[in-house]
Amino acid sequence: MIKAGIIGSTGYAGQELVRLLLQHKEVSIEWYGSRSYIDKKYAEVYGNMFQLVDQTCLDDNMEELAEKVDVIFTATPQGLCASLVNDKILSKVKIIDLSADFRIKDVKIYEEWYGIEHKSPQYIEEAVYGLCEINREDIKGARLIANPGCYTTCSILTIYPLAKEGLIQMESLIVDAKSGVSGAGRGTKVGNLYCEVNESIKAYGISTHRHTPEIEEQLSYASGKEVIINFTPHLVPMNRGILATAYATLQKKVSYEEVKSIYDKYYKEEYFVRVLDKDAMPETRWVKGSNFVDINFKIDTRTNRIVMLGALDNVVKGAAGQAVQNMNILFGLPENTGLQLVPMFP
Ligand SMILES: NC(=O)C1=CN([C@@H]2O[C@H](COP(=O)(O)OP(=O)(O)OC[C@H]3O[C@@H](n4cnc5c(N)ncnc54)[C@H](OP(=O)(O)O)[C@@H]3O)[C@@H](O)[C@H]2O)C=CC1
Ligand SMILES: CC(=O)N[C@@H](CCC(=O)OP(=O)(O)O)C(=O)O
Repeated sequence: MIKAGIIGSTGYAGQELVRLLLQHKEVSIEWYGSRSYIDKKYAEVYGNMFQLVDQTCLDDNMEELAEKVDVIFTATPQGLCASLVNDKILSKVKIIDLSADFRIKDVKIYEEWYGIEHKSPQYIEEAVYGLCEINREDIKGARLIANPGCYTTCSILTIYPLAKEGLIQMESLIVDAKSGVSGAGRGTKVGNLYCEVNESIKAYGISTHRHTPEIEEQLSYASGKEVIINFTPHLVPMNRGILATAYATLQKKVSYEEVKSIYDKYYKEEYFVRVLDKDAMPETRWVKGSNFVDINFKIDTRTNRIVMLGALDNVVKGAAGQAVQNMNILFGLPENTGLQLVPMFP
């Protein structure tokens, strides 16, 4: 059995990790970490865990935890993992960080976009960006995984094949994405209260959202060019889900079949990426509760542009599901172990 500890188990991403790991036949959760609920029964924090989880929440002590478990998930705010990790810990245990601390290779860019000082830049280089479908081989031997963000996983997987194959003009790329409110976490914020969100939709973080450099960096690796994008996230009144719509000018005239064959080249063998049939467009409701990313595209011959769409569940493939997928790769398990989740509807 793989022994797992979760720092930040009481947040939305942490709760989803608990839900997934409880159903994972190779894992036992040894540590339910928390800051605000220490000594409280986990099932009192999350009623869905009643009679399923008997443990109480524990103080987050990464050094102590590293002695007890094989893998630590950090589902905590930006900066926390970087402030805790050290050589001793990394020599004993695998770390899968769901925050952005180790996602961006240039520490100056991280500090600029996140507005905080990076507390352990010495580990940025060795951390592997855990976008499983793209970086599988590097993930296998890693000690520290930077689990990608929710908007970023959706945007990058949607665009990646066409960026890699040089089919689109990268300087023309625009990503417009919508997220459910769970993406903002469980902490109370006025902007996320029911009356503020219900019956409304708004853009936020326009041209300043912290996921912009993460998407740019990964698409730069893919295309071999420095990519700069317009990225506009939106908040929509639903619990879960991200829909990313990306627009780009085509390098040349292409047919539906040519583009489809490129997506198939990258994703036909990928269990979690579903390239939909012609004219069936991704919808958040068809991936909810699952680790799937649904992708499709439409060529607009009138404008010589292509519209690429992707949908995923932000707390599953956008966070906890991808973290478990990374764990499976790290421990040599089939990637979909514990993740064969049928999407829930309605
Ligand atoms: N929600 C989402 O869809 C996604 C989230 N993520 C990332 O996952 C991480 C967690 O996000 P999310 O679950 O939404 O956030 P939440 O606000 O819901 O949860 C935060 C968690 O971190 C704990 N925590 C907060 N501050 C500290 C601290 N100083 N020391 C120890 N623990 C602390 C909280 O503990 P307590 O409850 O006890 O106060 C809670 O368990 C973030 O980095 C986020 O960017 C990534 C992709 C998607
Ligand atoms: C709706 C909402 O607020 N979403 C969050 C992104 C989700 C998240 O937690 O960010 P990471 O994926 O980088 O970890 C935001 O815009 O900051």
